[in-house]
Amino acid sequence: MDSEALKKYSALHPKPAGLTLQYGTAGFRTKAEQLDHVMFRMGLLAVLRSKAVVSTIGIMVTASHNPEEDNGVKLIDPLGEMLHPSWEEYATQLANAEEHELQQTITEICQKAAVNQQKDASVFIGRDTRPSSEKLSQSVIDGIFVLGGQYHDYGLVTTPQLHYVVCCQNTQGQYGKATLEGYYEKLSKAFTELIKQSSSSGKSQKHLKIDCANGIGALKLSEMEPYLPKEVLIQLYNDGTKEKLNHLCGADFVKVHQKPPRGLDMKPNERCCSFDGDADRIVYYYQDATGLFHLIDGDKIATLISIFLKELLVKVGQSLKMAVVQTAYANGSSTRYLEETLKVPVHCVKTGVKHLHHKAQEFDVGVYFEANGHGTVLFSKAAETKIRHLAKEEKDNEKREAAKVLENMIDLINQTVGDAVSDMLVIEAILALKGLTLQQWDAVYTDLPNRLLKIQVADRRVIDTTDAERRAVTPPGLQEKIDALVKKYKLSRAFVRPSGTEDVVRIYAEADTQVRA
Ligand SMILES: CC(=O)N[C@H]1[C@@H](OP(=O)(O)O)O[C@H](CO)[C@@H](O)[C@@H]1O
Ligand SMILES: [Mg+2]
Repeated sequence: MDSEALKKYSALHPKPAGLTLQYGTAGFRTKAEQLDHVMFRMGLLAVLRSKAVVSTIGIMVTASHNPEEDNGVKLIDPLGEMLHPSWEEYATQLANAEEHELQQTITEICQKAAVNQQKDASVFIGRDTRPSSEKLSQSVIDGIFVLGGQYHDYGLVTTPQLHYVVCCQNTQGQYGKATLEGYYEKLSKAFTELIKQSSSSGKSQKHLKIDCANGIGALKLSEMEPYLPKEVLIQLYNDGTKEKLNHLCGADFVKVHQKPPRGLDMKPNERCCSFDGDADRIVYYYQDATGLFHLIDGDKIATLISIFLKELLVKVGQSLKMAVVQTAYANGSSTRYLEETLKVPVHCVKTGVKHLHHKAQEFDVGVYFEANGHGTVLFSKAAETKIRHLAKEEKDNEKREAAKVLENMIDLINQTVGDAVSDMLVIEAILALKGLTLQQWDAVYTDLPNRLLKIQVADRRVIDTTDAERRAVTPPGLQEKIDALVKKYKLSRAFVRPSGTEDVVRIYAEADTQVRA
């Protein structure tokens, strides 16, 4: 480590006095103007992480669905997963070290994490369309450069695209080519193969209106369009040319407010969906003939995918273990439908994609979604090998065809992380193959009326939870009071937990009617 260079460069990215930040559920996230030093230091950390695991590490500059003035950064581990929890603490230490402590902090991290500083380092960088992102990603590059790391700047990409290329790079191309072209080719090939088998339904069924949240999704979908079959008729709205990122639009806005985004003119029964600002979340929706808005959220997406995969797994006749992973925010009706009607085991884990991803890895086929629309499907290596073998060798026609569909699903789904583009193509393929309308999909079960609110308190950490955040253990007496209220209503459920991304406490309740919720 060249201490003079480190001093010189870190002085170019000074830490504002008194500012402490934490690597939270989704990395660092705050006002963009407070993040320059964090970016530089995450460049440093990415180099250390790369040396520690002797692989390429990803670093994404984005604040997802948060306001345009915000920004953030998260690190991506070798197989495209979120940064390992044991390193979140190092990230926090490095971000908060005073300038004169920086070198010492690096040395300490290297000792604690057994980083061999002689190893080479390689980092892939990506960023979203925020006005602040380009300059901030330059600060990341300064950090990488100072510690002698190699880097490749992918520039403007969706978060899931960066996860994808990192995984491709570290699997020597087994997961695909580590380029955007490779991503477009892999997904569109699988999608084209899938919809070949669908009987052509009416033209109106093919139209899909997409609210791109004025973010990166618009750019990348336009880039992808030439790769997609002609039958796909997508219309992009909120493409970022006129309005502000995430302002009154995008997946988070639609989910939280349960209403259509601004800037998308919706006719009765038209199929519409919204991405979030970095295109890792998606929700669908429509307006019925009476003008009523219907949201089809992550729970319904998980259900549709589970119905489809379960049918195929039954057809191929292999004993592959499938499960769905949800959080406490999953609508009770979805859990009941999955367990009682579809007979698929459901597991509830703590909020945050890393928890869902981790749990889903335990199964041959692990479907996970947060209610807000972030999710994907993981296939175990063994399941994938079996399916690919059957797709090639199986003599029984029906079994072989089912295996082929599964094989294409494996290729279409971005298994590294939830991906709005990939999820959208998965959903469009399933609707086409099953000949389902959005309304039929919506009718699979009826959501229990619910309410999700947030409230600011003096110190949200006084609330501690257990049972996948569904029960409060502190402060004393709180849970008993919730229980007493919940007992009064039918099909009711309620919980409180401190947010991991905002200084608020979230309150969720559902019951048989909206008023009771
Ligand atoms: C209720 C809710 O939507 N919570 C979100 C939110 O987490 P909180 O810990 O609730 O602030 O942000 C996370 C990161 O984007 C996301 O994974 C999660 O689903
Ligand atoms: Mg996002």
